[in-house]
Amino acid sequence: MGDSSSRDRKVRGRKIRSDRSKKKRRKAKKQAKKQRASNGAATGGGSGNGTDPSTLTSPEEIAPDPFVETDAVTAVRDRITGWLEAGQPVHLIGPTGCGKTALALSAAAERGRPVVWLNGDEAVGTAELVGTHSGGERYEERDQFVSGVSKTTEVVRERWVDNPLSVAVKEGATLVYNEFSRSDPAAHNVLLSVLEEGVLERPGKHGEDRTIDVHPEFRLLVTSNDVEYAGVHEQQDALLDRFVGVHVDYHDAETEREIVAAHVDAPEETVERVVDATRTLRDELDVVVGTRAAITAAEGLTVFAADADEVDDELLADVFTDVLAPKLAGEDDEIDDLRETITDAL
Ligand SMILES: Nc1ncnc2c1ncn2[C@@H]1O[C@H](COP(=O)(O)OP(=O)(O)OP(=O)(O)O)[C@@H](O)[C@H]1O
Repeated sequence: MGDSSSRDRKVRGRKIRSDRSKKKRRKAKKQAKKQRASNGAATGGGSGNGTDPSTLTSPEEIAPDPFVETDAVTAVRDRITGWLEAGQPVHLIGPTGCGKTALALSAAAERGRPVVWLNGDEAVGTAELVGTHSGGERYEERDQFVSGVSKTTEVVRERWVDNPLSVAVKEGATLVYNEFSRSDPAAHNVLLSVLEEGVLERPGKHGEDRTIDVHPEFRLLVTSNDVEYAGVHEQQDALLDRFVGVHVDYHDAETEREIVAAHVDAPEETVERVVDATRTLRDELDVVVGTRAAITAAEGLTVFAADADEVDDELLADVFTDVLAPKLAGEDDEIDDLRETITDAL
């Protein structure tokens, strides 16, 4: 393939069709919904000892849209909902971009219970899971014992904020804990008593407030990238022993084609070419080539190619090099090597 940087890449896109802008509006709406749900979870919402509605999301709101349900997808999703129904916490494990989050959100929505979302990372400790005191409310109490003598007492009332795990345990929600293996395992000690004794300990709370009985409808669904899961943090055996594991891989070609077509308004032949190229590169390259890469590549081709017969190997190589380049450190020869490998593979 020639050096495409010298090749002036004409933007040969078709007229932007109105339904694409409809898709874009829907996607923006969905992103905003998801952001609201995860913002609520991240801040732990909670006003006083109550439950901040922004932490809890309705099943309708959390359901992924679009969500393609081929037999293969429905079979995995029903395995997840089945284990949740049986009262078992589920650990969904699979490679980056294979569809874990979409499956987890679909299973959580299917349950019909409120949903709480939490993203795992290094910063997630016990407090981020359970809750914290967030500042105090100061007010003055004034007593007038005798005329002319008054006593003022300043009272500070600690304000407790319930975080995602407390909210989900209290409300009987489905807690979807995404990339949970990125969090420090010590943060997960509180999960042991939740799963075993049905009691949540809230360090920092005192007296009878210290523990909450777990609502019978509470369920826990966690996801991990299989590679990261092995590498980032070793989760305690005692915890993993309480989960059932559902291992997923990339969907079959027909499902991936339907998924790309559900996200991108592109000709059928273009979707086919993109998914075939994605699956070839997935086997050939060291970097991860997930379903998201196929969606992004298809979106690019709706701009760079007027129609399917303009999608040649050179353009495919250009597009996939751009889509996959962010996964490389970025030294020049790395990108050239990537482009060459892609060209040879296609
Ligand atoms: N069944 C499906 N229907 C529609 N879109 C899907 C489906 N499964 C996956 N997708 C889409 O494919 C892309 C990757 O899916 P998802 O984000 O769920 O993967 P993931 O395994 O959670 O990725 P990561 O490991 O990066 O978190 C997303 O754009 C998602 O919307």
